[in-house]
Amino acid sequence: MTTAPELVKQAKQAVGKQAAQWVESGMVVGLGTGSTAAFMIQFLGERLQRGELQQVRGIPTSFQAMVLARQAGIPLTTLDEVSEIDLAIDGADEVDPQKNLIKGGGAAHTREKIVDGLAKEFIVVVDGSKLVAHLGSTFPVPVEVLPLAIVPVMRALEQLGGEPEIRMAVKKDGPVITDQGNMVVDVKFAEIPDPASLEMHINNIPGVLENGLFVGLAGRVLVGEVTDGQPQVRVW
Ligand SMILES: O=C(CO)[C@H](O)[C@H](O)COP(=O)(O)O
Repeated sequence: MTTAPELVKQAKQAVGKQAAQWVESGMVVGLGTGSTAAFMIQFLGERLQRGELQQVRGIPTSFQAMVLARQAGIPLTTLDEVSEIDLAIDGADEVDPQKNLIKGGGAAHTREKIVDGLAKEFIVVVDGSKLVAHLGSTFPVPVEVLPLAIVPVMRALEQLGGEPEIRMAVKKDGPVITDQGNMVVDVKFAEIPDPASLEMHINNIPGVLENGLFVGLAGRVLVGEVTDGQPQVRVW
């Protein structure tokens, strides 16, 4: 019998594949982080290997994306070397009706916001479970924090009405450490009536590097769902 996680995987695969189809020869592509973006990287690599695309260069948003891109044979570049990013394709943890996002489930939101935000278009790839009526209803807001400032930052996050919790590693004792060597605090808010204002207030706390609220950045959103055993992708 097909399990729910298997259906989610099929949905992620379907959106990853479709997003990879939208890459054109010559493009500089922001490569997102997470399991859905990983499928896109895999399919993009397959298109390159088949010779369907030429002169595509990727800019990874994390160590994970860099490793996957290398394995897939996607040539990489950096922000220093390009004048623009044509397309960024990345996952999300929540998407609201205004296409505002929470990202950072993979602790990569700082680099993701830089790369996704610089792209001429940022395409979001998600399975249907990520669509929410209000940001913060299923997922806390991830905040990357310089370790030396962790205590005052957590106090300041409480003053903003949040419940901060340091993200702990799973296969390591102690906290998750980001690709930049910092810590991640996940902040639960009872409600987020104004995501743009909260994004700004969190980033104004000294010691905060970046938070996972992505407001007004998303272009098209690809939503994967499995209906009657068939993966479907709708473009929103
Ligand atoms: O923001 C992210 C990483 O920082 C991911 O894009 C987000 O967590 C979604 O991941 P997945 O596609 O595995 O559900």
